[in-house]
Amino acid sequence: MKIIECTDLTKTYFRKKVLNQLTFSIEDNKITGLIGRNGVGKTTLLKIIAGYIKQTSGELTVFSKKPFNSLLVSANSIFIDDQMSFPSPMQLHEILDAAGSFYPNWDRTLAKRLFDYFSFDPKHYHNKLSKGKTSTFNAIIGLASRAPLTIFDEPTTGMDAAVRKDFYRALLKDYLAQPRTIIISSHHLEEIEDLLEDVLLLKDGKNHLHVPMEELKEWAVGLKGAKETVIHLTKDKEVYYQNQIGTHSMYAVVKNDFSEQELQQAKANNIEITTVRPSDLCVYLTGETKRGIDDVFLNR
Ligand SMILES: Nc1ncnc2c1ncn2[C@@H]1O[C@H](COP(=O)(O)OP(=O)(O)OP(=O)(O)O)[C@@H](O)[C@H]1O
Repeated sequence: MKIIECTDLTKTYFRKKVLNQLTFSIEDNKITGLIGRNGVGKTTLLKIIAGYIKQTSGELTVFSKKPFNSLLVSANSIFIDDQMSFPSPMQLHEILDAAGSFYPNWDRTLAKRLFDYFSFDPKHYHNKLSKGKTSTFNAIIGLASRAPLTIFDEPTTGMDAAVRKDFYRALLKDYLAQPRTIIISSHHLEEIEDLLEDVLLLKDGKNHLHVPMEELKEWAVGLKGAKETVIHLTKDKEVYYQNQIGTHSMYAVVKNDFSEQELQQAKANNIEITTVRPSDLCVYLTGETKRGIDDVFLNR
């Protein structure tokens, strides 16, 4: 069943088009990673899905309803980011109690266990927490809410590596125990690639790619070897990235639509063929140029 259906969604801030006729749908009980460069519109999209803001044009439904001002959507979804604020007089244990009475699927035991595991003081105040602790506390709310649609916008901001790892492990374990629709936006795809089932990659306000993670892992290959040979082998291919190594060698990342014969020919010509990590591929796919930062230093 489709939980989110989005057709030709456009969001304009003043005269700037951030989302531009974006079309995609998300099925229930999947973990989708929302990936894209800084400022591409991830938070904007997630806020529209959560019903916090309205689109400029286009259609978006969540649980078959328009999310803006929808009680059904707000009761069945949660939006976690580092901007979450709570009334300042409330202590952490009071916030957990309040969340427990708001979210119908709230898992009190999970909330308490995570709270203790991450060594929170029940009498502490939310606005006095450090950056990493704030994200951790908000993530606990997101997990324990067990909302049918759980949205994490950059949930690990400020968390140290160990906490990030623990959080993603907790997320996976709880998702397996209680599958639900989860969307995570993150700049650290390498940390979540084993968690995600689908990846939605935004570029220029559009859906650049929306594929299962397994497909993304096979989407491209890297070719490394003599420059002329690499150029020859990739001349009719979709090239996502190329980088000259020294004077005579080159590394190129291209769409993986080579025939077995072409691959054999490449190997026979001493071309090294490698897999491309999804996190690197996403960087190449969303880059402005095929050489990346090297372009800045070209012909100086
Ligand atoms: N309330 C607003 N008013 C005007 N412009 C805004 C507003 N919110 C966001 N923008 C602009 O919209 C664009 C997209 O912002 P958004 O926060 O959605 O991107 P993002 O992909 O989440 O970025 P990041 O990865 O850096 O968090 C940016 O250029 C931003 O400056």
